[in-house]
Parts: sequence; C-alpha cells; structure tokens
Amino acid sequence: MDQPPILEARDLKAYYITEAFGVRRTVKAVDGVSLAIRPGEIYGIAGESGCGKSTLLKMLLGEFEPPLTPVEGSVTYDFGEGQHDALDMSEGEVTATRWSRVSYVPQGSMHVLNPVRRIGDTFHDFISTHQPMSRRQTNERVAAYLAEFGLREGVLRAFPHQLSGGMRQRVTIALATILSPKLIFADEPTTALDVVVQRGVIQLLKRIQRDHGSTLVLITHDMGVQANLADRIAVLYAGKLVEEADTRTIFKAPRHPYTQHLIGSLPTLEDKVARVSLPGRPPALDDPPSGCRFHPRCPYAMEVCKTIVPPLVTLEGGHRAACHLITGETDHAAATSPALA
Ligand SMILES: Nc1ncnc2c1ncn2[C@@H]1O[C@H](COP(=O)(O)OP(=O)(O)OP(=O)(O)O)[C@@H](O)[C@H]1O
Repeated sequence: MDQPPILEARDLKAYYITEAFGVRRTVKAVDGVSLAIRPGEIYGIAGESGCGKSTLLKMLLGEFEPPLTPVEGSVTYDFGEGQHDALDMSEGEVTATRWSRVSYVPQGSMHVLNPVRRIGDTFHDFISTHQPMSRRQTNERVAAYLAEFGLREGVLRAFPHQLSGGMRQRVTIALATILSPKLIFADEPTTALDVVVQRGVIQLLKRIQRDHGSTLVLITHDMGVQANLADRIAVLYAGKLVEEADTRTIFKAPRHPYTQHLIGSLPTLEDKVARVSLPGRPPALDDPPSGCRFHPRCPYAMEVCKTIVPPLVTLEGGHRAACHLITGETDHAAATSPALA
C-alpha cells in the first residue's frame, strides 16, 4: 500500500491583506493550491519570480505572519504518526518540529549564519537547543559532519565572511540537515553560486536526501536545477498550480503552455543564438487577469481563457495540468467516445 503523503496542501489560499489610508489591498499570492508530497521524494516547485513560490513555501513551513494570512484550505504533515496541522501549531509543537523534523535551507546563507559569531558557536547554539550536549561533543559531531561535506575542521573557528560563497552554502546545508530532519525545504539553494559550485551543491543535496532518506522540497525558478534534482515538478503561475508531473514528463511532454515556455527558454548546446523569451511578466496579484491567469501571455489563448478558470485535470500517470486546450480535448473525447454514445 502507498504510504500517506508526508506533506499535503488542500485548496490552500494565502493572501497578503493590507490596509493603508482606509484602502484594503489583497494580494492573492497562493490561490487554491492542492498538492501531496510523498515520503522520500524530491519535489520541485518552479515558476518565474513573483509566481508565489516563496509564499507557498512559508505556508508549507507553517511560518507566516501578517500581512500573509491563510484564508482557506489546509496544510498537514504526516511523519508516520498521523496528521498534524502545519498552520496551527502551538509554540511547543513548532520547537519540537522545526529543524529536527522539518528544516529549511534559506535563500542566501547570511540569513542563518550570524556574521559576528564563529561557525562552531552557531552550530553549538543550534544543536544544544534540541539536544543537550557539551561544547566538546558538539564540536566533534559537527567536525565529523562537515568532513562529509568536504569542509575542514578549521571552518568551525571561522566567521562567515571568511568563507567563500560555496563554503557558506555548504555550511548552511549542514546546519539545516545535521539533525536528520525528515522534510527539508530548500529555497533557491544554488542561485547566486557559480556553475561549478552549483553542481557541488546539487550533488550534496542529492546525497543527503539519499543517505538520510529525507523528503526534499526544492523551490527554484531554474529549470536546469529542477531537471538535475527533482523526481516530480509542480509549476506555479500567478499563485496557481498549473502543471505537475514526474520530471521526465514535464520535460518531454509538458501540457501547459507556460511549462512549455519555461522549458523552451532553457539554452541547449545546439543553440547558436540566444533563445527568445516569452514577452511580459507574471501579473500583479492584487488584480490578477480573469479566467486563466496566463491568458494575456499565452500564444494559444482562446475566448474561453479570458473568462473561465481552467480546472486542474488529472491525465495519464497522475500528470495534472490546468489548461482549456486540454479540457477541450477531453470534453471532445468524452463527447465522441463510443462508450458514452
Ligand atoms: N509582504 C508582501 N506584501 C504584499 N505582497 C507581497 C508581499 N510579499 C510578496 N508579495 C507579492 O506576492 C506575490 C508572490 O510573491 P512571492 O515572493 O511568493 O513569489 P516568488 O515566486 O517566490 O518570487 P521570488 O522568487 O522573486 O521571491 C508577488 O506578486 C509579490 O509581489
């Protein structure tokens, strides 16, 4: 029997709700997202900047504060002992869960590494809040763990600014994974690193996921990184999940025009000239386009796309996509199916 999902979001709506000078503004950054992440998989969340990836991450982590407000739906974790509500954890549950069960590799290592503390002190503070340990014990444990990441013991005595960007990112990943969490979120873990260092970080994440048997949720706009790491990919556009499938299907047979665009804009070795990107940008989400939110940029937009939101339909092999081109096809197939005649 299939294991239950380790993380599940059902019809999740999370909006930034602000009020200034009596004017209320609602930014629908996550608008009706449902997804289920299986234990042990690498699940990629893709989409251009402004599509709602970071907002979705905050909700999946259960770490949000006003103006971001959960409006509808649910997020649940299941670590094998039944479901927990991720959006309504007590302070005690947050402390027990964060880092030891659910951890997070943030965008930019400087967010978690205190610039005026040595790396060893940061690790000690961090580990001792979860597991009482002497300074010597933490140093030994951390040195052994850092060695697996190709980092020398001397790193423990260094300040963050004394390390290269790639070393800092490896230290951040070590910090997020030393307690063997079951669920790891990584937010743009390779952005801002050069290509060679990127490759090292990708291999490192793969190895951790394999060795610890953890589940990795990878948030990145970079489809090249998604292709290298993810088992399945969800594509977000303007706060909505527009397509989800295993990585091979996403790259070989994408059904949503937005996914086709994301993949089509990836350079290949055969390219002699730069690829042309799709004009326009994701819309502002306080007043998103009616109907399909992608219709103003879609090369195949039809009348129906301007008014009716396409449903997310399930295709062969659990592939899901939300596009009227597909719904039109399936309606047509149903209408002409001899079984239904
Ligand atoms: N604090 C905020 N108040 C109001 N709107 C916000 C706030 N933070 C983000 N938004 C809006 O929410 C939408 C989704 O933003 P989000 O940062 O989640 O997207 P993203 O895909 O992660 O992009 P990026 O990669 O640039 O972070 C955008 O339209 C953004 O302008």
